[in-house]
Formats: sequence, C-alpha cells, structure tokens
Amino acid sequence: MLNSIKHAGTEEVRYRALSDMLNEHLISMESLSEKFKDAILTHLLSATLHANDDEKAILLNLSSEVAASRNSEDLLEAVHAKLASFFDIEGLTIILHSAENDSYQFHEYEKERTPAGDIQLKVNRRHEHNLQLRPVINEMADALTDLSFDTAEFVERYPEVDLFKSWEAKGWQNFAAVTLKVSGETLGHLILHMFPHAVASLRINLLRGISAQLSVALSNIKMVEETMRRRNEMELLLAINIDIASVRGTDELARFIKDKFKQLLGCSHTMIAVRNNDGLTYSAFLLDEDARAKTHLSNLSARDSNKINGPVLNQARQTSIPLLFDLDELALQEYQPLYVKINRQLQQKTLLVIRLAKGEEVFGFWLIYFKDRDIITTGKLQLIQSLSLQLCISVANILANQEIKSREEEKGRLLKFSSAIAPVRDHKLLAKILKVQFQELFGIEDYVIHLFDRESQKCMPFLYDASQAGAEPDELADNLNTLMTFPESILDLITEIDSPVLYEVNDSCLTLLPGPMTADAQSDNTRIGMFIQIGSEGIAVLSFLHPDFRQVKQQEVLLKSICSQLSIAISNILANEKVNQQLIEIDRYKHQLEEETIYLKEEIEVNQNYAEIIGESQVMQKTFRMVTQVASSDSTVLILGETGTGKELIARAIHNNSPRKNKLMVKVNCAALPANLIESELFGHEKGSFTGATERRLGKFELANNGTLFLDEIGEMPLELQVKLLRALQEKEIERVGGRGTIKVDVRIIAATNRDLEKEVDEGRFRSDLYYRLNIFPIELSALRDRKEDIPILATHFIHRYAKKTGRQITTLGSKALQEMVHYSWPGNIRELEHLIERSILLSTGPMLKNIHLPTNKPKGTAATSAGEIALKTIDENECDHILKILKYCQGRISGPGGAADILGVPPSTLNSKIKRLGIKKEHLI
Ligand SMILES: Nc1ncnc2c1ncn2[C@@H]1O[C@H](COP(=O)(O)OP(=O)(O)OP(=O)(O)O)[C@@H](O)[C@H]1O
Repeated sequence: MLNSIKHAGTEEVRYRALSDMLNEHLISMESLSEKFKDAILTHLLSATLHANDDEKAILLNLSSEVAASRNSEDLLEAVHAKLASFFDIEGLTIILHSAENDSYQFHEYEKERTPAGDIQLKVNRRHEHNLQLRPVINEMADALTDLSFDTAEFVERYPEVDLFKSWEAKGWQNFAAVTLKVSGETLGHLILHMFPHAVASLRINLLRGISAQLSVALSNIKMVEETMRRRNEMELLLAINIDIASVRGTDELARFIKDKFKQLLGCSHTMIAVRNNDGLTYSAFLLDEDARAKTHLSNLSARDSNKINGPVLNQARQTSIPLLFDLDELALQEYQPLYVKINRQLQQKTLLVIRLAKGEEVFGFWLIYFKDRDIITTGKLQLIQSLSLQLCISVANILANQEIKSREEEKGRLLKFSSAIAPVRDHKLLAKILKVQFQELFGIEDYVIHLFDRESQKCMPFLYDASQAGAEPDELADNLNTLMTFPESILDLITEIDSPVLYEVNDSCLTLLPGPMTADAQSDNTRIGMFIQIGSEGIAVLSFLHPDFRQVKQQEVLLKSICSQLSIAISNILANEKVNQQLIEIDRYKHQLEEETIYLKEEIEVNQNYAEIIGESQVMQKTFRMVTQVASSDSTVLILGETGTGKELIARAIHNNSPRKNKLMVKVNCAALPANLIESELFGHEKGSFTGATERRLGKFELANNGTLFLDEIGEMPLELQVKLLRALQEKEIERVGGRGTIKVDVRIIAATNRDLEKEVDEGRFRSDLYYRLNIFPIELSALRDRKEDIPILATHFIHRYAKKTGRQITTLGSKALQEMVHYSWPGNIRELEHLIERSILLSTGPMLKNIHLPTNKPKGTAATSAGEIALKTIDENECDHILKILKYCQGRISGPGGAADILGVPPSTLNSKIKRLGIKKEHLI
C-alpha cells in the first residue's frame, strides 16, 4: 500500500492516498471532532511524508498498535517496545505534562537484570509538582536542534534538579529529547537515553514520526479519558443526587460525606458551617465522621458557640466558585481562626471553601481539607462545585427540618407554659409558677417583673417569688408597693427593643432586685432585661440573672412568646386585682349602707324628738345665734352643759343647718361603751383583729365620712384613746383596729360633755391638746333652772307632743302645776321636764294637766344650795350624789318608765357606766 502511495502521480495525489489510509486507522476514534482529526492528520502526514520508506513502514505499523491501545499506559508500553527495537537505547523517559494542575507525570523505562541473570523491563512511574522542573524542561524542549544532549552537562547546569543526577546515577550519559505536541499544545516530552555510540546514528525523522503518532494517540486517549471521566462523574452525581435526597439528619449526612465524597475528592475530611441565628456569623455545624474522630468538636449542637468567621469565609461568600487556601499561608495572617490551627495540627495543607447558598442568600460553607498541595485539578473543582449544589439542598433540608423540630418543641414548651399560667388569677401563685417555669425553660433562678408607670416615670416591683427572696412576707408586701426609680439608661436600653438585653447592674438599681438577687447581681451572673408590653399602654420589665447571655439569645423566640403570654397573664391579674379591689369597695359600701340603714332607722325616731328647739330666754336666743354662725363652717364645736340641757339637740341643729346636712350625723356615746371597745367603735376593725372580731366592721368615723361625728360625753373618753382621737382629728385619717393602711376621712366633729373639761385637763384626766383641738367653738347651754322663763313654753310644747302621741285631749297646763314646776330645780333639766310631762299626761284626766308628778323626795335644786357647799364638791361627787338620790328615789330601778335613767334623761347603758365609773354600789342605796 505504501508503494502505491509512493508511486501515485503528483504530490497531491500521494498526500490524499496517505490521508485516506491514516483516516482508516483513526476511524475508530469516534469521539474526535472533525477539526481535531484534521489537525492530527496534518501533523501525521507532515511527519510521514518526510520519512523514508522503511521508516514509513515502521510508522504505519506503529500506528495500528497505537490505535489498539486503550489507555496511556498500554500506549507508552507499545511505544517503548518500538523505540527499543529501532533505537539503541539504555532507557526511556516519557514526561507528560498536566495543564490542569501544572504537574508532571514521569514514566521511566529501564532494563534491569534479575537475580537469575535475566534482563527485564522496570517501569517507574511518578507524579511531580516540582515547579522548578518547568523552566528546565522547557529549555530542554526549546533547544531541540540536534535532539541529543549530554547528561553531565545538564547536571552541571542544573545542580538543583535531581532528575539529571538520577539519570547520571543510572549511567545514562546521553539523551535525545523530542516534544510531544498536538495543535500547538504541549503534551509532554519523549526522552531517549542513548548509548554513546548510537548518538551519531540517531534516526531523527523516525523519532519525529513516532513522537507525532504518540502525541496524537495520547491526545486521543486523554480526550477519551476525559469523556469517560465526565460520564462517570455524571453517573456519580446522579447516584449521589438520588441517595442524598433521603438524608435527613446531620449524623446521616456526616456518614454520607465520608462514604461517598471523601474518596471521590481525595480529601482528608470536610466540615460544614452554617449561618447563626444572628444572621451575621457562621458556626461549625457538621463534621464528617473522620473529622469528628480527629477533633474535639464532636458535639456541634450549640452552633453559636463554634463561630468560624474571618477573611476566608468573607472571600468565599463573594463567589460561587470554590476557593483554595494554603493553610500554612493562612496561619501567617493576623487573624488565625481555630479551624486553621486545628487542621494544621492535623497536618493538613490545603483548604478548599465553597459557599452554600439558596439563590443569593449564603447560608453556609463547605470546607474541605487536603493533606497535599497542588492536587486539585480543574475537573475536581468542577466536581466539588457540582457536589456542593447537592450538599446545599441536603443541608438546607436538614436545617429546615431542625427548624421545624425546634419550632415544634418550642410550641410544646410554650403550650405547657401557657396552660400553666392560663388559669392563674392570683399574683402570688403566678410568681411561684413562673419561678418553676423559668427554671425549667431557661435555667433562670431568680427574676423580678417591674411595672413601669409612664406618668411618674417610676416603676414598682410587681412580681417575684417571695418564698425564695428570703424576706419577711410583710417586708415583701411593702416592697411590692414601693415606687422605685429604674436607672434611665437601663430602662431606655430595655424598652427600646423587644429582645433580651444585657445590662450592667450599678448601685442605683441594686435596690430594684429582691432578696438573693441583690447578692447574685454582684456575682458573675449576667443581668438580662426583657421588655413586656402590657395592653396598648402599659410597660413591664422582666429582669433576671443568667450565667450565659448567648444561651438566652438563642432562645429569644421562645422568650418573646413567653413574654407575650406573660403580658396577658399580667393584664388579667391587674384586671382581676382591680375587680377584687372594686368588690372590696362595693363590700365596704354595702356594709356602710347596712350600717347607715340601721342608723337611719334609729335616727328617724330620734329626729322626731329633735324636730324643734324651744327657748325664748335670752341665753337660748344667744345659743341659736351661735348655732347659725357656726353651722355653715366645718369648725369643730364643743357643746357644754348639764345632762338633759339639749346638747345633742343643738348638735343636730348645727348638722342640719350645715352643708353636710344630706349626709349622716353619727353619734358616739363615749360613756356608754366599755373602754376596750371605744377604739373599734370609732375606727372600726378588721376581721380577726381581736377575739370576737368575726367580721370586718366600719367605725363611726368611716360611717360619718362627709358628714358629722357627734362625740357625746367626750369627757368620759379614756386617756389612751384621746391620743388616737387627736391623731385622727389632726391627720384626717384613721386606721382600723388590726388594719394595715390608713383611711382618709372627711368628718366634721361636734363634741359634747357635761363635765368641766378645763378642770379635767388640770386634774390630768383629759389631754390638754385634745381639749384645745375641740374647744374651737364652745357653746355652753344653761341649766333649765337658770332659764325658768322657758319652762312654760317647754311644758306646753311637750304637752302637745305627748297628748298627740297618746291620743289625749289635753291642751293646757294648770297654774298650780306650772308654779310647782317653776319652783322645781330640774336636776335632769329639759329631759326631766319632758319625761315628767309625759308621765303626768298618762296619769291625768280631763283636758287640763292639773298635776305634775314631781319627785316626792325632791332633791334640792342647786339654786337652793349655798355657795359654800358647791365649792366643797367636785363635779363627779355632785354627779355621784345626784345619781344616788335618784336611784334611791326609784328604789334602785334603772330602766323603764320612771326608772332612774328615765328621770335622769340618759339611756340606761349610760347610767350604768356612770354608776360603774363613780363606784356606786347597792349598799350605798340603803
Ligand atoms: N330647747 C329644747 N326644746 C325642746 N326640747 C328640748 C330642748 N332641749 C332639750 N330638749 C329635749 O330634752 C331631751 C334631752 O335633750 P338632749 O339629749 O339634747 O340633752 P343632752 O344635754 O344631750 O343630754 P345628755 O347630756 O344627758 O346627753 C330631748 O328629748 C330633747 O328633745
């Protein structure tokens, strides 16, 4: 066939014939593009056309062997065999250059003798990233004019290059080199180590022809291998794609990466970092199983605590292309992240980082460690990029699953919390429940919730667990009512945002913290504040101590939800407390109304008797004027006068003519009550404040609120109570017996006594300060014996009243009866007159009251008593004598019509207490 080509007509015809023949050999290489085929053909033809016939035959023979080679190693073996048969060589070196990672692949063929003496071929293959070789090899290739070189000369010229030394060591003194090239791309170099005698007879054209064939074949195999690699890669990615879809958890993914990726990538281990909740920082999230075994970072659940930010990630965030870093170079930088330190300790040299992103949102990074440098080929980078996309989906799924799970857990905890606090309406119970819940959910030991009042800019501790605070309950209760000033800086800080805020406790806010929190606040615990919105207006601040702020931050969502729940609970409690307070108020009013009703009933009866004040005498006219003067003011009035002179009547007249007339005038008879009950009678008492206090009771002060309090027989008031009364008058507030707080009252005081208070003061039985307090506007009522001119009109007045009451037709008073009355001394004054007339009406017949049944054993009136006798007796002695006389007159009978109390015109209870106080015994009556 060659001969036919050789003898075929023109050069062009010969060229076409050769081309057809070569084409036939290349036809099996289907994957070659037409253009590439042309390039190869041109190359081969030019080499072949310059060869002689013998050489052409060799080359054609070689081409069929070359075409049969399936991989580069088979090919090199075939080429070596051919070269060894045509050239007198000691050995052969084929250097293949990989443009992908700029490395050299060495294939050295040498003959060696076996121990049995046979000659065998030894093949030595190695990879080198020795970049020093590049200029040497380039020079070697560029200088190919005569193709043959002296090894020793190269050893001398490049003493640092071991390659030449190793050749020299093998005894390879000469070599011929030719570059393997296709379409301008250098694939490598073919180096023949020639015996010295063969150098001169080197068949250069043959060598060029072989190198051309080798180049084409290598290029072809390389392309086929690349196609295969891509196909494999596609299959692998598809398989990974299917498998990774079923990965659900971090452990599974860690195993998956180890099993499927590691070998494929040729890496030592990998790590995945994901973005933290803060949205800014990234933390180690997942290590493959090998990395876990090597590092202490086996538990990465607390993501935020393994932050790995820095320039490396910042660079990787900017691009979707994997970035390569030299760990030793990173170690030289100012900021050296922990992962660089750890992996350098693990002898890692190269770090490859690729971002994990959903669209433009970078949510993580994949960090891959290699123990070598310069081993990442472009193909591998592409593979990593493809794998990272798959990993992206898987990590995003895992994160989403984790998020869903944690949301569900959070929801569960929140539900538990809300069902724990939902039914709580009581302040103290909520405090206790919160203590337990806070401890369980966040590890919070002590907390306090302050309510903030916008108007006063003050806050008040509202809630904390008193049982733990170590203070007495009363102290705590007081605390809870104390307005405090929250340091402005802290309050601003907390109320500005609705997230947990860390704040410094200074001295001024130490007092805000209850019990043990004060001590703890000075320790290392972190002070955290959280703002709670109560309704649309209110603000509360939750403060607590916690050893780790980051941990609290991680649970921010839960904490916020809990604060919303708390807001509702606090609103409920506040509303509930308000309702309770209102109920108490209503209860109080109810009590007051009940008491008022009872009182009013009594009053109606009393008022019937007090409808009119009769008196024409000058002294009475003066009294009326005084009543008119003082009534319209709120001044305290002191009414003085003997028993029955109308003191109460005057008191009522003052009240009825005052602006308070529509409210009650409440009367307290200070003499009628046992000393131990007067306080409770005046000021009221709380339930259980003393034996017998089975219910809370309002005092007369409260009952008379906005009205008038008439303190009758004020001279009888025990000294110890006088102090309390004075305080109540001065402060205008009272304190119930057994009560905690004070109650404001607005009461006008009218006091009355038949005693000489000035004398009582002098003798120490009445407090002078109280006396002066009462004696602001004294009205002194004259005894009836001193204004006898009023007797007829009074008698007529009472005759009319009682005749009407009893249905008698008595209208006039007999002159004899009147005379008797005028001469009578009236120790019981108008009350006695009134009662005598009532009795006389009952005993009389006919339209005229002829007889007045004056006491037969008439006690002598004061008017008949000498001045000397008066001076010798005290008021008490006088009173004692008088009561004794009346008692004797009534034969010891106190109550009932005609009884001593009736005659003396005092209620039987008043008389009894007087008898007791004055020490009157039964034997005194004999
Ligand atoms: N000027 C008066 N006109 C009509 N009735 C009078 C007059 N003064 C007193 N009375 C009647 O005399 C009775 C006793 O009056 P009152 O209770 O006001 O006296 P008192 O000074 O308060 O007595 P005591 O010191 O014993 O409490 C009452 O029934 C009252 O209506």
